[in-house]
Amino acid sequence: MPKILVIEDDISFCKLLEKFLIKNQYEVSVAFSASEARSAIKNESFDLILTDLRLPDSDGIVLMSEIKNAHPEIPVILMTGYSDVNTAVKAIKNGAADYISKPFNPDEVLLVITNALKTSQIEEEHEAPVKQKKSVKKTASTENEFVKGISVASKKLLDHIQLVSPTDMSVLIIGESGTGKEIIAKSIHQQSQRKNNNFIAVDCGAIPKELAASEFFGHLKGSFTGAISDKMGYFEAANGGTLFLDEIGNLSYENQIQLLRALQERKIKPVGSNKEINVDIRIITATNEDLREAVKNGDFREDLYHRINEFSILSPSLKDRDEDLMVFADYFLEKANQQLNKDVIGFSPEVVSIFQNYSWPGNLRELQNCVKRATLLTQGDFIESDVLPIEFFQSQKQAGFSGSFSLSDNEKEAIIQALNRTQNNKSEAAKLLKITRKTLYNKLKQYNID
Ligand SMILES: Nc1ncnc2c1ncn2[C@@H]1O[C@H](COP(=O)(O)OP(=O)(O)OP(=O)(O)O)[C@@H](O)[C@H]1O
Repeated sequence: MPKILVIEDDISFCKLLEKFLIKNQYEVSVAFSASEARSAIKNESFDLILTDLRLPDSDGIVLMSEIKNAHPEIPVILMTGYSDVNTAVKAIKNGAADYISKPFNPDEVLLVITNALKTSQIEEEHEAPVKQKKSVKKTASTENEFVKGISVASKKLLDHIQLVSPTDMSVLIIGESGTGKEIIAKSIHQQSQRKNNNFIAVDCGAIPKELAASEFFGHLKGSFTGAISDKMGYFEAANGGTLFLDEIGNLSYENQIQLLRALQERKIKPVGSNKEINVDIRIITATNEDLREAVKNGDFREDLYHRINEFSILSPSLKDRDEDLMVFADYFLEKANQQLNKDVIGFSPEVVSIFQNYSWPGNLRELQNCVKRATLLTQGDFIESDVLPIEFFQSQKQAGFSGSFSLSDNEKEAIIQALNRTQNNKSEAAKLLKITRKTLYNKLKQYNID
């Protein structure tokens, strides 16, 4: 019977989850804080850990990094609130097996757990003959693989990554959301001399201004209300390795000053402590806004800008790397097949052409999500157009903007497409359009559609 550790400070929710998992044939231990979890992990062995993202005495991501360093073989699943999803996505890149956002339904929990256990079992089987090499990164899955691409923009990107990786220069990665800035940062880390130490990714946009100092530099127990035990900050967690600060432009002015000081002095002082700690980290930052403009407007400190921008790398938008589109689509299909246990072979010519004519405002992230969803829905060997979301069938002018259903020109066309794709099944068409059946009937009347 697989054994699960549930780390969750909401006691009643924790108990409910415990009961549910036991009923579904799992052995369960619970911990209400990070310190309880640490001692449980020391004393017992677990097949899987399910942890809340926000714990009273630690951040779930820092705790997860600790667990992954000591026990890389145990899959860790993060439980997040809806608004934490961005952070959770980042956590996956730091080694979490998966995340699940609350409130979740029971089937979803079971599915995520079964998948994570299955993946770790497959990895173990692959690694079995070379057990002594356990700390070596897994190669059996496509997880975290950096796909190189074949376009001119990709070649330039690769050249820059290769040039800057072995140095200790601070790198600023600039590009639209979803273009792969984080994976570029990770690739730089993996090709650097720091690769055997931690890569810690932090979403600066997700940290409240008042908590930033404690998140970055840690705190001592009792240093402020709510600091119920000592906490290690991101700088210390990344010591010897790389600290990746995403959405750096979102830091408040005060936090920018604190960050600048730490970067200049390479020393940090946890909140409430008098002792300085030396830190040896490489800084990589990312932004999807024009920081030079922010400097001009007085929103971003010029001295900090120069410090983080010893070298800048442009992460190209998907629309500027046409030749890469299907390279990535194939890679995401392979990844989706692995994650979903499917065996879809490829894309129909119609889908390839639809993909090539779409503007991909959400870049590689949107492509990945679209392929994963389509893979799940596909029953045959190839992904066909009927499993693509409605955005792809709206006029190109609309597609890539909001995909807004409320624009009436677009609306009529979208309804007709939806009806065609569902062989006139009104319930299915309404589902596809994400409106109620009643609204659909009203709209059919409004546009005189039979
Ligand atoms: N070169 C690549 N190889 C493989 N996967 C990639 C590559 N580039 C991007 N991806 C995938 O695309 C998705 C988006 O990438 P990522 O999160 O790095 O983008 P981002 O620019 O950091 O986004 P944001 O600005 O919103 O944080 C991720 O799932 C990532 O794994």
